Amino acid sequence: MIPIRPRRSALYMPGSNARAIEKARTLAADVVIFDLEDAVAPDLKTQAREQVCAAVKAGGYGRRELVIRVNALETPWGEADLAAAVAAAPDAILVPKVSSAETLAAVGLRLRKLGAAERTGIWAMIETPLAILRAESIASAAHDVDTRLSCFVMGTNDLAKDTRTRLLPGRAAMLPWLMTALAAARAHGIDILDGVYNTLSDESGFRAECEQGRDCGFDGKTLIHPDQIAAANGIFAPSEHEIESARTIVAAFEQPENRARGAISLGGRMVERLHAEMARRTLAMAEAIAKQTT
Ligand SMILES: CC(C)(COP(=O)(O)OP(=O)(O)OC[C@H]1O[C@@H](n2cnc3c(N)ncnc32)[C@H](O)[C@@H]1OP(=O)(O)O)[C@@H](O)C(=O)NCCC(=O)NCCSC(=O)C[C@H](O)C(=O)O
Ligand SMILES: [Mg+2]
Repeated sequence: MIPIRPRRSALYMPGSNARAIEKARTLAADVVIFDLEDAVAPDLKTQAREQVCAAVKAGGYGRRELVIRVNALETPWGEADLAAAVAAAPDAILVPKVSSAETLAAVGLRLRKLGAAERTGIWAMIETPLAILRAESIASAAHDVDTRLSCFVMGTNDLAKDTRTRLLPGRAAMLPWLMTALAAARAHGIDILDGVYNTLSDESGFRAECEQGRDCGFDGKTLIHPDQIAAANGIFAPSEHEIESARTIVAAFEQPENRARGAISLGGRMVERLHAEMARRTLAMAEAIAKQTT
């Protein structure tokens, strides 16, 4: 089984915001995304790069996964961002506005030339119309070891901008694209995180969107404010009921009379071996979450 890493909550922060960078050392987010791209004004790009890379090198973020979002290679800052990020050796470098597998191949080549640490993976923002149309081909880059691709991140703000789709409750227009990207990620064995929810004051709307993302199959949600962390952590974690039910399913298939059976009847439901496999994943995720202490 692929090792399980909880990615329920991935908090963005502008790389130019020293207070946010410091505060993230104590926040309960599973992933911290230091942004050098859209949240940083052009005049502050260099300062933000230095500040972020110094923070990642200094550490102190405990179990949190550290991700640096660089500017695209074709921008004036892309090359320097990538070189500095590689030197800081975060858990992953997040590449924005990926629209083809070739972009990831080019980034992979740069990483090799720069002597990137093995531990540093590549995550791809899926946020352009072309990325949706080519989602399967982009996700298939995960099989090329040089690309190091391990996670998709939905960029619903850019997607809304480029398509002129409105971000409305329920996301009816966005759902086919979310699910296309999700199917592509799953087909090639990588994780995928849902987009951000912009209305900080609307807690119930945020919770509803987290629940929708969870039910669609996302591993977690990208966030813009510390106040969003607790809800995302709760909603994307297996519930007590799911854990109990998973234990029951696993135990049932371990009974001698069921060992050779493909399907059994349990609590009025048909349960197959694929459900036992899902149950074992639920238990492994619950255990990984329980192990997190900081
Ligand atoms: C949205 C914000 C600008 C709001 O900032 P502010 O008004 O300062 O918030 P508060 O006063 O409520 O802050 C309270 C304390 O929390 C800290 N804080 C705030 N936000 C963060 C954060 N993201 N990470 C860490 N800490 C944070 C403040 O410093 C306060 O601390 P203290 O002084 O101790 O009280 C702001 O929240 C913000 O900048 N959010 C992130 C914006 C961002 O990174 N955007 C880029 C990614 S979104 C995106 O583009 C996705 C994708 O590409 C797409 O296309 O969709
Ligand atoms: Mg974006």
